[in-house]
Amino acid sequence: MTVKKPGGLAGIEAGETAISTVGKNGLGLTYRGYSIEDLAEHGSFEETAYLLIRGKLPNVDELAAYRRKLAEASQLPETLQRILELLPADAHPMEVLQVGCIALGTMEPESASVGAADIADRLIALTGPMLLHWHHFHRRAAGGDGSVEALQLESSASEDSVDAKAAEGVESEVTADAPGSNGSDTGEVQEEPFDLDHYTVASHFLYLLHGKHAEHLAIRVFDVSLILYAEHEFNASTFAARVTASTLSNYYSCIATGIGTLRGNLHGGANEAVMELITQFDNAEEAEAATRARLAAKQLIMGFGHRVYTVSDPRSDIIKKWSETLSLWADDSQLYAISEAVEQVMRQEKSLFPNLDFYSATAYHFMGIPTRMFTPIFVISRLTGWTAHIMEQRQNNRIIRPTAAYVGPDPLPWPAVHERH
Ligand SMILES: CC(=O)SCCNC(=O)CCNC(=O)[C@H](O)C(C)(C)COP(=O)(O)OP(=O)(O)OC[C@H]1O[C@@H](n2cnc3c(N)ncnc32)[C@H](O)[C@@H]1OP(=O)(O)O
Ligand SMILES: O=C([O-])CC(=O)C(=O)O
Repeated sequence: MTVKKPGGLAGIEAGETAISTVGKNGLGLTYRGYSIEDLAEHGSFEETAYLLIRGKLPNVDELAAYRRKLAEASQLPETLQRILELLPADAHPMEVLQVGCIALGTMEPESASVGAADIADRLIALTGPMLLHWHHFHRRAAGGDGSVEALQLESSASEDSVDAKAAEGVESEVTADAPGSNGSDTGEVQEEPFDLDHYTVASHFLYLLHGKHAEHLAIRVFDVSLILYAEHEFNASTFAARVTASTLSNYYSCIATGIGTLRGNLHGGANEAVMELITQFDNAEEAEAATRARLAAKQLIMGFGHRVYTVSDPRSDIIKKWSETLSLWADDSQLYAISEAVEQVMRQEKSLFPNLDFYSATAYHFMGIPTRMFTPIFVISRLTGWTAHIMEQRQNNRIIRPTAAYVGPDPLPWPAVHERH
């Protein structure tokens, strides 16, 4: 059994929430009372977003109206396109999203008539288009050679084994000149216009990435991943967003805080770190030996362990099954086996289980998604949880300001500047 180190607010109840339960006895993971298993099996990301932000599941008419609203909100304003184009090709995609978020806030500020829920919808619909506009703009600017390495946008390993089915034709589409209809806001060419009547956040993202309609399986798994990533109580990025909200700052600043906190490898950044790790191995045997060696050297293996869950992460079981299905679909016989080998060693050696980030990495990879988009996709989803928490914090606000135990020097005499060493 592992003994927890002190610090990090571990085990501290830092407030109340009615939004979700994480790892509570007999409750597992629930969003407003609904189990994650039911949400992932029967629900959609739009239903989940509505539930988290509006507090109830939408009925048929509400869901249709909500999808229409998101579809209409998915057109990137011209000014925002220009701003994104000014950002360097090798910028960190999470910083691109922070800039995009704050820039939108200057153009469409929060006001008495446009509140957090409406802005959340706008950001949910626009985050994918922002990321992909910047991505495609620089790929075209690179001269049409699809030089991903030069742009440092994808890990070379990810590029090598991108699913042939999903990625087929992507290079030529994204490097062509003329913009396509309705995908024009991302600057790439589409084979066929996107049908806004059938808009979902998942189908739109994959369409803008690949320049064509994705297969149903990819859309379904992407949608499930958005459901799984949507909300998780007082995780670091949500707590950070609540701290910002507690100072009475505006909604966009709370979200920018959340994005910056999610980026780190101990939190949302882990899904990219997982991909970088497992693509170093050629087969399961190599993965097993390397994992043992890393553990012996006291290194962390990303995608394992959790602050709250002690036995398993219920989201991991769900995404693992989908990752396996996608590995067969993508005809990739190596990466899933490599992942399972790492998992087996972690269970044997450390009694640690995979968290959501571990098998999400391969699921996204098998869909042909570049590694450096994994954590930005987490943002699209977590916007819903962040928003629910920002609204909850505002409803019953008191500034979040704990105290610290002082461990610094005792009072010192003031030294004149010429006396200092
Ligand atoms: C969607 C999400 O954000 S899920 C989290 C994604 N993050 C990761 O996957 C990063 C890897 N995991 C970790 O670093 C941690 O497990 C965290 C950050 C998730 C949780 O951190 P904590 O609750 O502080 O765990 P803590 O550090 O106390 O772990 C207990 C012991 O298990 C070890 N351990 C925990 N996770 C791992 C890991 N992934 N690899 C190796 N050892 C680990 C720790 O080193 C520690 O051992 P020690 O007592 O010998 O020092
Ligand atoms: O709860 C946490 O600490 C991290 C996590 O799994 C999440 O934010 O989804």
